[in-house]
Amino acid sequence: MRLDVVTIFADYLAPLQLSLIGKAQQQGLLDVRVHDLREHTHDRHRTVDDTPYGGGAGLLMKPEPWGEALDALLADPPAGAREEGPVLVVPSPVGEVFSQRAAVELAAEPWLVFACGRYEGIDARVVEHYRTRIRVREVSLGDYVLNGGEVAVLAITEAVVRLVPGVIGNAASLTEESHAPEHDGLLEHPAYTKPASWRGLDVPAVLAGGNHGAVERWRRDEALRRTASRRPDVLRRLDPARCDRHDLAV
Ligand SMILES: N#Cc1c(-c2ccc3ccn(Cc4ccc(CN5CCOCC5)cc4)c3c2)n[nH]c1N
Repeated sequence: MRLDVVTIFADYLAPLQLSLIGKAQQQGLLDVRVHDLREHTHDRHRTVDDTPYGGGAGLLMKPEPWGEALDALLADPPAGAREEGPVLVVPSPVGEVFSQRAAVELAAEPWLVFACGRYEGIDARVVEHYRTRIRVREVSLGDYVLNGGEVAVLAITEAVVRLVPGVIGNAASLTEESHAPEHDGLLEHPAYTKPASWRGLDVPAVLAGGNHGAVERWRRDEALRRTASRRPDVLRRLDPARCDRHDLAV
């Protein structure tokens, strides 16, 4: 998988060289390239922003540097890129709320391009223009306001890359975690490790009893209970036939 990130704050993306994602690059599973938007300005001050038409607070990012930066990437597609080009992922407060389903969809792509906005966002014509050429997804991390797209790119990249085959050693764990489609999107059950008793708190006996069927039932019940309590919206999406605990159905 190739990831291109365009930003004015390249240092924000340094964590992509660490840990899981850094290792995936060393293994050749991932090729991450960070590009400075200011390389696509031509004035003395390397200007990327300007005041909004119609007035309003703050500054917007000018379309020209974005057009030059994104055109340069599209002109040099990586080996294995799809005919239809990359998915352009644009973090934005007004985007679709990012989800595990979106992570699974993006993990199936050979090439992602991330546009990290700053200030009050990017001139709307950039997304409008590129929607006519490639697939564009405006994505939000959630209902709170950040100062730019870089933090979102770090989160989205981690959620996507961990799903790429070979990146996570134990692929089985991917199907048992919260929000996994194989897990009906439920929240994960509580998990415990040794010691069996800690500060007067004991691990549920069923988990040490050796009865795998009982363990699986307990884990499913706890996942349903936790989801009903903390994320009733997720439970509502669950097919009633798969909601084994009708006392929890919402
Ligand atoms: N992903 C994600 C995000 C972001 C995010 C993502 C990308 C950028 C690029 C710039 N910013 C700052 C910014 C702040 C406020 C606003 C809204 N104002 C615009 C002018 O009119 C008033 C309203 C826009 C832009 C960004 C924020 N925030 N929250 C998420 N979950």
